[in-house]
Amino acid sequence: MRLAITGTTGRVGRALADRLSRDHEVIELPRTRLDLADPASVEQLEDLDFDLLLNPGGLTNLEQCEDDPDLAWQVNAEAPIRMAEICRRTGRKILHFSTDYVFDGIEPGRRSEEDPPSPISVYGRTKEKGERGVLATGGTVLRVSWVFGPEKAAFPDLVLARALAGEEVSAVADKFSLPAYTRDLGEWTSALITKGCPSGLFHACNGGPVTSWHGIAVEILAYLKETRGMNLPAPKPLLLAEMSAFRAPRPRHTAMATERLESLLGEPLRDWRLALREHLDSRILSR
Ligand SMILES: NC(=O)C1=CN([C@@H]2O[C@H](COP(=O)(O)OP(=O)(O)OC[C@H]3O[C@@H](n4cnc5c(N)ncnc54)[C@H](OP(=O)(O)O)[C@@H]3O)[C@@H](O)[C@H]2O)C=CC1
Ligand SMILES: Cc1cn([C@H]2C[C@H](O)[C@@H](COP(=O)(O)OP(=O)(O)O[C@H]3O[C@@H](C)C(=O)[C@@H](O)[C@H]3O)O2)c(=O)[nH]c1=O
Repeated sequence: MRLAITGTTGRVGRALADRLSRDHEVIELPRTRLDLADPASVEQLEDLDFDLLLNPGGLTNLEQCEDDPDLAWQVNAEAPIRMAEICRRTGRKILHFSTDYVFDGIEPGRRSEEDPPSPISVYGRTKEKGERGVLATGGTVLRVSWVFGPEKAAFPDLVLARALAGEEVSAVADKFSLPAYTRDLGEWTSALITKGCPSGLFHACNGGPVTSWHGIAVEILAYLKETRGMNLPAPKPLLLAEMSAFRAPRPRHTAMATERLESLLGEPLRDWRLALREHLDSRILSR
């Protein structure tokens, strides 16, 4: 199959291009080849030869989205809608990536694909608009959350670096979700494509217990104790309200239920703690 992938300089796009190029022909579409903020650039897709377009590209910095809502709207909402319409018109498929931040996060527990989105930030609202447009054309949407992997540093890498440098580790303890490991996401996406990339919405994050950023930090320190004998002080719990750098509102409870994807793939999505340990092993070995 010929796959076109946006956002290949990003965490998810890079992971998808690396994994999917093992079985498919991949056309990488970084910003320099396709500018999601420019409708004319997006229209060029009409003449590109591909079977399936994957769109992990997006404006992912929540504060930047609040500061420049027009840009966020263009990149996260208008561009995917335009791409989905091009795909429908020309008989190609689209697989778009969205977020757990489409939920308001008020109720504890896991959100299913049937739960209505109710975003509380510019980022969430623009992503929600984009996914709705893609779904309306018969496209596929994968909602992911708290993504980490070797392609680009994320929150777990920040914790690891601080711990190894002997610095105090602190993390938000009153905000809950489930992480998604890019290597697993690559496998799930590959399997989804093999199954014909069925239309509709799928939640895609690792399994295991719902956690907080603090819970992830605790797991990383436990790993360092077990594997390296490091006895570090317990991470300091923070409140979301204390994060002065977080100017955009962030939803508190957005863990996603993944039964729909699991039943399509025919297997459970592995526990995030196993995925995190695999990631930490590879980070430590590469230091
Ligand atoms: N990271 C996470 O924890 C989560 C991510 N998601 C969603 O998953 C998707 C992938 O996220 P992730 O890979 O982590 O994000 P990154 O921020 O790592 O990557 C975003 C990608 O989008 C590209 N991009 C941004 N603006 C434009 C533009 N105007 N034109 C073309 N390309 C552009 C970036 O290019 P450049 O390098 O040039 O800026 C980059 O390649 C996103 O849609 C995001 O909403 C959902 C939940 C959690
Ligand atoms: C959690 C946390 C983050 N940070 C820093 C790390 C990082 O530079 C910045 C923002 O953190 P995060 O990116 O992890 O948090 P956030 O911007 O909320 O991440 C989100 O990204 C978007 C794309 C999504 O869709 C969400 O699912 C989520 O993964 O804050 C801390 O300093 N301490 C902390 O306890």
